Amino acid sequence: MTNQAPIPVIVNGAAGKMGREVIKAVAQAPDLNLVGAIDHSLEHQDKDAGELAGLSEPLEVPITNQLEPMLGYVAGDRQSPPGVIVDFTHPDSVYDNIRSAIAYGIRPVVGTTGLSPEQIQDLADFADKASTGCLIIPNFSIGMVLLQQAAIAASKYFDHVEIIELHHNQKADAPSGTAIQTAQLLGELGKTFNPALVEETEKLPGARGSIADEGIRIHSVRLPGLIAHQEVIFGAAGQIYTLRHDTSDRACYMPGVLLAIRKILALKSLVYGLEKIL
Ligand SMILES: NC(=O)C1=CN([C@@H]2O[C@H](COP(=O)(O)OP(=O)(O)OC[C@H]3O[C@@H](n4cnc5c(N)ncnc54)[C@H](OP(=O)(O)O)[C@@H]3O)[C@@H](O)[C@H]2O)C=CC1
Ligand SMILES: O=C(O)C1=N[C@H](C(=O)O)C[C@H](O)C1
Repeated sequence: MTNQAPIPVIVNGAAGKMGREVIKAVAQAPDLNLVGAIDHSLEHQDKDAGELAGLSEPLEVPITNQLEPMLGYVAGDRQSPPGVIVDFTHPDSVYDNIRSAIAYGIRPVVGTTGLSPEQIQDLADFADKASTGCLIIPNFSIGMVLLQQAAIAASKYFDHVEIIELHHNQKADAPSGTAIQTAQLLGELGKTFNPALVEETEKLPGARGSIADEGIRIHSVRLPGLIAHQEVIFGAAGQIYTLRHDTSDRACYMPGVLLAIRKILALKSLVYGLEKIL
């Protein structure tokens, strides 16, 4: 551990399922300092972030819905390292949140999914121009990175693959950001999957899922009782090879989130995917 001042961290989406988990993780990290907690919901204004997250002691950080004043306040502190904002909000707000943060020189660590490829490209250009690090991480769990690496290895030998992602039924976006990224990683290998053997007819629209990169199909399940799960199923004559990842607690994302907060200060551009900073 060095004597450097702790990294100032703002959490956006502070009252959400992931936001509360991040507040607890940041509060327990000696090299990080929770300086702001933002949530758009009026219900939580001025509550203590620590108490809302379930900590026994208050953190003396009140929840606010004022993003820009908070960014300005943290950007103005010249005594500390540059600030980082962790975003677990909603697909509708995340693009604007990231643009605002970069404009203030605050580094965004983004877990929120649902950004379009065009939005990500635009943000990459913006971060480049500002020479500011920005991390967009569709999945912060190490298990998912390992699953994706195993899928990349398997796809050398299998030409047929489909993805099933299963999530809790409060999820706003489908398919999941992780499933889209998994299909992208396989799609980058330079082969087309799932050559059609017959002409298929969907008797109910959507029955065969959505087609992502290079013919890879993604199926989305939403049910209460689920958290976040993904299967990548490879098929070949006489065999099925299934990779599956299950989360049982959102704590599984926290080592990845903390790593991203620590690594982002050295970045000068947008980086997409946890595997790039491990
Ligand atoms: N990258 C990763 O590893 C992971 C990513 N995620 C992603 O993170 C995001 C959040 O997930 P989760 O915490 O489960 O969701 P929650 O709905 O529990 O939390 C989202 C928070 O953001 C707030 N919010 C909703 N809409 C807006 C808006 N338009 N502007 C600002 N804030 C808003 C919500 O407030 P209110 O409820 O009052 O509307 C809530 O406090 C999702 O996109 C999800 O896919 C989730 C888990 C892991
Ligand atoms: O909404 C969630 O819960 C999750 N969202 C991310 C996604 O869309 O991939 C990551 C993980 O699957 C949990």
